[in-house]
Amino acid sequence: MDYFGSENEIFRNKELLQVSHLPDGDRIIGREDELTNLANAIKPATRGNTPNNVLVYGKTGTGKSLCSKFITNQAIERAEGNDVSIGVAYVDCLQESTETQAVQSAGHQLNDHAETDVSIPHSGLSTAEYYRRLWHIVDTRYDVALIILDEVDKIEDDDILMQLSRAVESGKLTESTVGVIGISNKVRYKDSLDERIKSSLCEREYVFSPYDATQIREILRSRSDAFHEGVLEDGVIPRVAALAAREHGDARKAIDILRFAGEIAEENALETVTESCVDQAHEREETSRLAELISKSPSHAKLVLEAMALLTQQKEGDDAPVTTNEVYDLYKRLCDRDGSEHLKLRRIRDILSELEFLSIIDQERKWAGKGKGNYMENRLIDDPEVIIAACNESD
Ligand SMILES: Nc1ncnc2c1ncn2[C@@H]1O[C@H](COP(=O)(O)OP(=O)(O)OP(=O)(O)O)[C@@H](O)[C@H]1O
Repeated sequence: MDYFGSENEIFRNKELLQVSHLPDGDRIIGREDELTNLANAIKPATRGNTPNNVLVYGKTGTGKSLCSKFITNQAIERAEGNDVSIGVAYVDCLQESTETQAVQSAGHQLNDHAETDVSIPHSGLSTAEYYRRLWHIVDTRYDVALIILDEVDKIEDDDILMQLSRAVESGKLTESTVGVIGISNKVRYKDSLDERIKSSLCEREYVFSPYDATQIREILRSRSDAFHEGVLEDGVIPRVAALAAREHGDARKAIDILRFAGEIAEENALETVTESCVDQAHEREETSRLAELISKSPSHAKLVLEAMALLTQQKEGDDAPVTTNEVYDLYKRLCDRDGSEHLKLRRIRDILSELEFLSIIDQERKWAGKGKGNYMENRLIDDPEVIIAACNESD
């Protein structure tokens, strides 16, 4: 028995379908204007001058991270021709959400590329010391540092934005300069910022609009060499594009569905990827996306969701509404089942509105009639089975 199975008949280069894969410039579809704008904003850096700080907005999967990484890489190359050295650090603020973690990460990356004898340990230094080392590395090794702060709204302390955007002004950097590219999914993010940070961070702002189905199809086609020739059936790419364009044009979702469809064909030892693989892949993508969201939720939020899914299943139709009181009663029984203390009704209301914010449920306030006041109807957006599977997967 050969436990490795037969050679891969479906994928030729699956790497092309990983979200982390950075495609070449000619494989970036429909973002010429956005790339030109970003290039203009950071162009001064290629001559060793201070670039404009930029804030990039747009829904998930609209190419914000991709374009920011691509254009900063291109800036490095262009600067080399001018004998200017640019260092780029990419900080994912969802992972590095404290000021110290973010500064540590930026310092570590810039240090790595420059091979200095400064050490940037993962932990153990004060925030001020991490800053000191970061400024030292930038000042001694680079002409310009470009720092990309992805999901910048997740950063817990705005102070880093102030420090980075005013490093030259405040005299922290004397030889070199720095530019920041902040990326956010939240269009209202800027409103939450302190006025001083706003004026220095948001020198240029760009909004990335969602892709339409044609652009998603093109993005997928440009990666179809991830598969062996003739393996993708004709209807597969249009079907994936239609599914991804249905909510909003999310390229990440489209690429994930295409990868899952290939995996499903592989698992079933099929010779081709079919439209039915795509439908199964769509479900798998929803489960994995929800599982990721749910896994980041506290355990009581999971029980509330499980209660909602079970109640929805008991009612007719997959999108039947359930009242908050119904959810609360079943939630308490699930707590008893798990031997945990239940939270008060008020907290459950808060959890339900958080779930609405995350687009896992919809809520609608209803009028119960004179003397009875209002009540809330809650509806799952996804299939209850998918929710239950996601709750189990995230345990
Ligand atoms: N125009 C494009 N051409 C080719 N591939 C693209 C394009 N836009 C996005 N992609 C691919 O889609 C995936 C998601 O893109 P990206 O991470 O840049 O989106 P994002 O807007 O930063 O989303 P998020 O806010 O969720 O981080 C990546 O794999 C990326 O390579």
